[in-house]
Amino acid sequence: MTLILENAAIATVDADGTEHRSGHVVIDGDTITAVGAGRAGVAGDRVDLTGCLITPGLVNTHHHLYQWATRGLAADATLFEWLVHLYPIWKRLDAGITHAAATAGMARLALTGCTTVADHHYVFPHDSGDQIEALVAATNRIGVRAHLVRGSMDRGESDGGLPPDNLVETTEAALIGTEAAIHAHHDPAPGARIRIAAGPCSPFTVSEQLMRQAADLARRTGVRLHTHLAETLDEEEQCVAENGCTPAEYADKLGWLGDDVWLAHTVHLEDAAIRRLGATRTGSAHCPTSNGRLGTGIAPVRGLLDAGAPVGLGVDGAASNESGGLGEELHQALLQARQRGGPTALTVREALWMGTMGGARCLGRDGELGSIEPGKLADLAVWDLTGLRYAGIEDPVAALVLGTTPPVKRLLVGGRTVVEDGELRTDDETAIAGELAAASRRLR
Ligand SMILES: Nc1nc2[nH]c(O)nc2c(=O)[nH]1
Repeated sequence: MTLILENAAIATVDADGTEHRSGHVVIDGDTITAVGAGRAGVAGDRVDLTGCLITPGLVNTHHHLYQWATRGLAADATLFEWLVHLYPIWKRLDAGITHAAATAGMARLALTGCTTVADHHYVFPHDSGDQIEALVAATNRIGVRAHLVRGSMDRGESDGGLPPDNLVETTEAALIGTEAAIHAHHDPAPGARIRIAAGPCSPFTVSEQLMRQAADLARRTGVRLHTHLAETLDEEEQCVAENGCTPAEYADKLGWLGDDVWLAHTVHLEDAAIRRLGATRTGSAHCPTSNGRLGTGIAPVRGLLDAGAPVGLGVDGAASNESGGLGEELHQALLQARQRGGPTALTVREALWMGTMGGARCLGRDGELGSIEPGKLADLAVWDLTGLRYAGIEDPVAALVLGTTPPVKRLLVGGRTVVEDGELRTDDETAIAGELAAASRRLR
């Protein structure tokens, strides 16, 4: 079946930044087969999108979907205080709660223009069931594309870590669990809807041994690597005291910089570290709202982009970004970059690039995702700019980035409609909300 989206403004985010004031995108099956100005000269199912903007679907490079069930807690805390408050609650997590939270979180992401979700799941209480399977089931229910990071923590309080001892796994269990997730769910094929990555949580929750062995495992099995790094000054202080080096130098020493690695946050980086991330093509998942909520600082996005490092956007867990929407991270990224570096620090189109192609690069999918070009997967967001909030704005990309997130007229993942006219089409939003409320009550 050929689907033709037409009469819309299009920001392709291709290498030349090609845009059309009124154009078409042709989709055959799961693939884009044509894009251009004016109407398409082929037959097919035509959708008139007058007044809309088509962009690549947004790519969320960092999330903790289970946290959708623990929003609004430790509202005025630092990261370490917030984690210490939440760990005992997360200790009661099980596969059912993870499924409900992940389904709701992915629904919210889809409704805000996101087609690909990287979820970092690092809490595996004893007897909590198969949480990775629960995340896969939620992904299939909503119909987005997912990079599920099998996270881990093996460094409890008695080893100088932050989490309580009863919340961490042994190093061996963490590695076995990661390898099992890869074997069960990782799809290396082009067009994959589910991939797995290896993700020891953060320097203050993970042993050096697990960091090294997880990197070996990932490289042996051909999956990507992800962790939190350089998020707060507290982390930096602890890292310097324990290892005599900054978190970025520590990651470098452990073999954790490279084009198969993307790091969440990277707020506190010295100039040398920025250059090193650029030279090694290590990705950064920039999470501006969460960084603001936790007051961690403003990431050096301009410097990272100039150094050649891939930078994508992330919502982060909804316990530190209660909105859980990805569209608004374009806006927040722009504001924070300009607060740090002045009015020329980031353009609206660079913000869109980070939310699409930058994210695709972080996940190693830039050959398939992140831009609207023939041969790429038909993962598209159609933004409705016809309402009171946007009508008459000259530049649709500026409307998307500078305004609040517009309604999603249509969201396609591999050519399949996930959202239409601002409503989820793959599942029932009211039922998902009910399941989430029950799961949140049970957890708390
Ligand atoms: N924003 C967050 N930072 C973290 N560090 C860590 O170890 N866990 C987290 C987290 O859940 N969110």
